[in-house]
Amino acid sequence: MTNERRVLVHPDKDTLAGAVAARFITKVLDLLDDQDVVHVVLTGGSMGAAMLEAVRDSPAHKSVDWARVHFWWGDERWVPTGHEDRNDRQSREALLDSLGLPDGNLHPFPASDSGMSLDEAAEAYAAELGRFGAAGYPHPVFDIVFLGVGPDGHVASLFPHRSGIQVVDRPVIAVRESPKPPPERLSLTRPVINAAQRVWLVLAGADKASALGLALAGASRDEVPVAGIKGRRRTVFFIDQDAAAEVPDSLIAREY
Ligand SMILES: O=C1O[C@H](COP(=O)(O)O)[C@@H](O)[C@H](O)[C@H]1O
Repeated sequence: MTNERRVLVHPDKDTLAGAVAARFITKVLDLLDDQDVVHVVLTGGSMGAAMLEAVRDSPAHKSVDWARVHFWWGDERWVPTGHEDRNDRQSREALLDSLGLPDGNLHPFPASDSGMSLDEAAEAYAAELGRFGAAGYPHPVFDIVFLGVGPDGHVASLFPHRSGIQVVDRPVIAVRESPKPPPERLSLTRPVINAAQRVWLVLAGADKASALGLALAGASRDEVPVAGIKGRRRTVFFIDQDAAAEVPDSLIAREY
């Protein structure tokens, strides 16, 4: 098995969401054959919700024992509980609310109405990650980390030419003056993401083509943060045709 990056191209956003959802359901079923619990990191952004809706709409999802799956988030916007900008709200509406999960299986970042400061919230999430530390890490070794990719190449809330993508001494950072609103956010750091068994990046649209092309051509993680992301076993870019415009043909595996 190689942990080289793979790029799988689908014709459009809907096909992409359906294909990733099917692969996710199959992978979770396989993992649950071999282990008690599966830890998954969800993403915000356009494809994060589309993929989860496709899971919800797939009859195959009923075969999964979701009570053995824990959900975390890669980043969160510092707004109140239930705010429409929160990534966890989007994930709950798209899928999680329909699964009837035990509360303990959901690990949302604290919200701005929690009574904590942004820095305290980062520490609280680090402590929550620590409760599930495994294999000597102060955080779970995630089975699957989903990431969206912004048009500027940001992943989670790790933005170009900001210090966040370089942080390796903490699992969680507080982000201020984010170039994308809202300005205050919380984010997992690169070492937590890259310790995952699998990182699945899901992105669609022509506005993502340039950042993706740069990342795969060897740009620095400072310039294009997604360039610094690599899972331990697998790193797969699930993309649509529009996002593939600047990916070298030699890297592409077409799934249609
Ligand atoms: O703000 C965020 O943006 C990225 C990418 O979002 P997209 O809508 O351009 O796909 C997302 O991955 C991240 O979780 C989110 O907080």
